[in-house]
Amino acid sequence: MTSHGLLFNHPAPSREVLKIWLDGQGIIYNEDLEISEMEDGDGWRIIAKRDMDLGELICEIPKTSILSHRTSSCPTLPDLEIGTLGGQTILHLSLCLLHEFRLAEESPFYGYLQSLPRETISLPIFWDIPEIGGEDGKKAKKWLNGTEAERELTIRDKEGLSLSDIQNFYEKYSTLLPNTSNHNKPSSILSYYYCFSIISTRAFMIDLYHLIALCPFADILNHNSNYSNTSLSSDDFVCHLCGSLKTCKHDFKNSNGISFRLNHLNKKDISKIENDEKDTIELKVENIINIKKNKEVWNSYGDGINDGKLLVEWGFINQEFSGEGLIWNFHQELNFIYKNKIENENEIEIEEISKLIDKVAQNKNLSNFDHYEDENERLLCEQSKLDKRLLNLDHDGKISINIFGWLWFYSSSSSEYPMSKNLDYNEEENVKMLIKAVDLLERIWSVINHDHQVGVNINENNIQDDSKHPNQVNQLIRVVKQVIKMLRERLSKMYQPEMNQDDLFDLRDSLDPKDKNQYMAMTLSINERVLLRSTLNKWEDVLAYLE
Ligand SMILES: C[S@@+](CC[C@H](N)C(=O)[O-])C[C@H]1O[C@@H](n2cnc3c(N)ncnc32)[C@H](O)[C@@H]1O
Repeated sequence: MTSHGLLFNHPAPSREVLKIWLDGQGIIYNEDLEISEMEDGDGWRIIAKRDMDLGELICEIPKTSILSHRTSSCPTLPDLEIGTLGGQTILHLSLCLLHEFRLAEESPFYGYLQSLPRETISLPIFWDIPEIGGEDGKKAKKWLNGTEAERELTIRDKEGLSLSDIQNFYEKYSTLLPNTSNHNKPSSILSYYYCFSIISTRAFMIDLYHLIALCPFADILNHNSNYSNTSLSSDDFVCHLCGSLKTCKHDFKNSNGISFRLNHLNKKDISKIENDEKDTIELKVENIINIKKNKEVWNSYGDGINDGKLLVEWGFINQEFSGEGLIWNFHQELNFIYKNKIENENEIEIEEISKLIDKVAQNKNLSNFDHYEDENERLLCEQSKLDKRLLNLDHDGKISINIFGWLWFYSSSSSEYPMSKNLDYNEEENVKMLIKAVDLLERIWSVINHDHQVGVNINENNIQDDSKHPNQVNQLIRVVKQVIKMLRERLSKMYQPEMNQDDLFDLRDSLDPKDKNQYMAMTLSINERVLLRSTLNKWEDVLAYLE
């Protein structure tokens, strides 16, 4: 029996019951797609029964059959600001889902609800709850220390999704859920945790009216970072008061009587919307790589999701090494540089230094990889395409130009703060010096990497100390030392940082197969250590060369 007590004594999830419900709701899905067991037997997936073509429909779901706070019969909650995205939206929909589960067969969503996983998905936030995480969860939690998953958990805390946020929300609103024929008193917090885990792992962002929602059938698709075949598309420019996509009574209209919401569309699309009977969510084949007979059809839960985020939000890792690698919190690092004094004036300075770094990052010579034998053998990577300001170490062991740039300007400032006005030279000169430093660094690494007999002549690379630019080489040494310190600090925050790689792998591989949380947490931690240590080795080699 599950610890949450929902759908207690109900038959196991049935694909047949689900299909009858989907048909009854007018949900269309491609008949050549099959719902099948996952390879490890832990859940479902979608398999193609034949090769598929670009643009083919996977499924089409009327918005009336998605489960959102608008379509659920959960009573309106006082003091809840509907319309704000973020933590509250997830907590609210989790409560709506609980209400539907408490209704069981009396819920219009029953045919769908019965198909959902019956156990709470073991998300790290619940690993300390004995009924969910058990001994395994308790031990696994420690392995998240210093990892990307720990950073993601902090982000969720800031979004209002900490364990105490979840508990406080439930304490405040649980008594407002009406009794049902199956549940004549409020359900335990464990039932709310269960619903939260379903929403975290399955809800999609829909539009300004529904916000997030469960989308039956679409939510059976598993995630693949590198070979996703589809993604959800929903017209989100609906009326936020009634959800209408076509022009409605709440709208301001143009001279043709069409809502300004539709202004960005061409005539053909507007006419289609205005004449269409139903508003739907669609998933189509967008990428045919690997979408062949008997192969799984993959969704993408988002761009650049790394294992830390997958674990925290979806409860699994896939070791595809996508995303931006290891990330350092921008403001936390700047707090360190600015000695916990980020004030308005410093914010302006931060912007100025960021712009200097942008100029260096955009320099054509530096992004001309012909210079440095092989792109993958560089020490620095370009700015992230998803977030230009990101401080990260990519999966190939390259540190972002932003980190190097910040440390360079930090070490060049002779005064207390590394503010741009305190830098020794004018803007153009500062940019030039950083470009030269980056160039020298990459050349030195290229020499070390290829074990070239001929060394790099520091003077030939125009970074020699001269009367105009004293101490440039020393400055480079200081930056390299800072990078080493930063990598060592990150390693030292991990659980049992002194353990060597082989022992860690042995320990992980000797785990009992049921200790799935420890397995995932250790794998994440080991992968991050391997990356940090190999990067550290490279920078230590550079330091040895320079000294
Ligand atoms: C939207 S559901 C997908 C359907 C799910 N497999 C099921 O049985 O209902 C998301 C959940 O599926 C699982 N999942 C998704 N992609 C996965 C993958 N690449 N590897 C392992 N599990 C995955 C995770 O448990 C995740 O929380």
